Amino acid sequence: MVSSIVSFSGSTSINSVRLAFSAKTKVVKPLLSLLLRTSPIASMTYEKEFAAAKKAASIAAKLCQKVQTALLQSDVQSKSDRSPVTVADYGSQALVSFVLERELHSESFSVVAEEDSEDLRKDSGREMLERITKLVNETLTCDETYNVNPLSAEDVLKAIDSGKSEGGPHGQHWVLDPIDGTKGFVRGDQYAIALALLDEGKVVLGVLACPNLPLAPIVSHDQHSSQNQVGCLFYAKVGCGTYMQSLDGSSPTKVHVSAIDNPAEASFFESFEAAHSLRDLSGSIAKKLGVQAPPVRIDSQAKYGALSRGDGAIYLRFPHKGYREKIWDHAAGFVVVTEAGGVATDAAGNPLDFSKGKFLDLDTGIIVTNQKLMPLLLKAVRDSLSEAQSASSM
Ligand SMILES: Nc1ncnc2c1ncn2[C@@H]1O[C@H](COP(=O)(O)O)[C@@H](O)[C@H]1OP(=O)(O)O
Ligand SMILES: [Mg+2]
Ligand SMILES: [Mg+2]
Ligand SMILES: [Mg+2]
Repeated sequence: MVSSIVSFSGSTSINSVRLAFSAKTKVVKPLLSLLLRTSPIASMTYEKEFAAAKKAASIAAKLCQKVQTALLQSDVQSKSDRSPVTVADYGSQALVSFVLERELHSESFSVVAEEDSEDLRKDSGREMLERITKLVNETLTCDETYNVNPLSAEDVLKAIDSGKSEGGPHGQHWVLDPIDGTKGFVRGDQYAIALALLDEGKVVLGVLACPNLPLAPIVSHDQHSSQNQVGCLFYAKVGCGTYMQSLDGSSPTKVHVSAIDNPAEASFFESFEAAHSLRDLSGSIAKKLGVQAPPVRIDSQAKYGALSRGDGAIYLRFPHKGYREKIWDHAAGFVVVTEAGGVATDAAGNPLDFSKGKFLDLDTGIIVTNQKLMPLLLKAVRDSLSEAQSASSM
């Protein structure tokens, strides 16, 4: 009995399991509550969802690569035009939703995503919508996976708006950042397509497509290394570890975070953009830990990917006061790094909670490292924060 429940639940949500049982007798109810209490998520396989997520992120990455290549080849004047990145953001979101819907044969599924179609529905958005629709159709045609009639502008708007969900603690929700690190995208640097699945408030799988990340480890601040092949796909599912493969489809390698336990040998990642993180604070934490190497500054959740394969040992993220972190900026990276043996918490050491809707409620910032370094890191963070607080109150 129990095993048939478990296998049935493999591709469905806990809510569906609850529903399936709601009409059953009193004898079944205690069994159901026992089943739900004993780690329901552990019994899920999410195979279809995992395959769909990898496919969706890989196809969206093709669209983004195409736009970025054209952007970098364009003249100086058109480089100051923000519209290419906007086109790629919307196009990537539309493609991910389209692929998930096709692969999961689901008319209605919940996506919490960064973009929405409001501006595109205005008269002023018409030209951009045409560009996006063309780009989405070209990408689908080149990919040859789907033999479909070209999508209309209305289909594209509908696909973008699949991402209007608010998330929360119940049921399944996809979490999508169609281009994470737009500043890096525009500069020709790092960015990621980040897709994760929440089930009952927990991140159960995540995929990070990082089209510009070298397959070989990033050393120090060399995020380009021209000899290296670039384009990584990281993916992780709860209880199954983290894998990386080339976006071109090489065979996957299981990855692990760095095993370093001496902080003096560690290097740390932070945002490339100074406006995204308090560098003085990270500098003070690194100093307390005795970290010798300079920070490795790269954009986007590519930092989580790089950390998951041991390129560096610590990621520090302390946004400026008032900035609220969104779940799509961390959900995929979180599962990629934790399944690779890492730990990600807020600055007080609390686990990240993805069940509160589209924002992450945090104490101050996000810190990520391996299990051995975390206690030392937490102490350095605590000390640096209280020093910063007393300095500001003087
Ligand atoms: N003022 C800000 N502070 C921190 N993060 C920001 C800020 N503005 C945008 N972001 C988001 O932070 C992430 C980039 O972080 P990083 O600094 O690690 O590259 C992106 O998700 C970016 O959004 P977007 O997805 O629109 O690029
Ligand atoms: Mg983002
Ligand atoms: Mg984004
Ligand atoms: Mg944005």
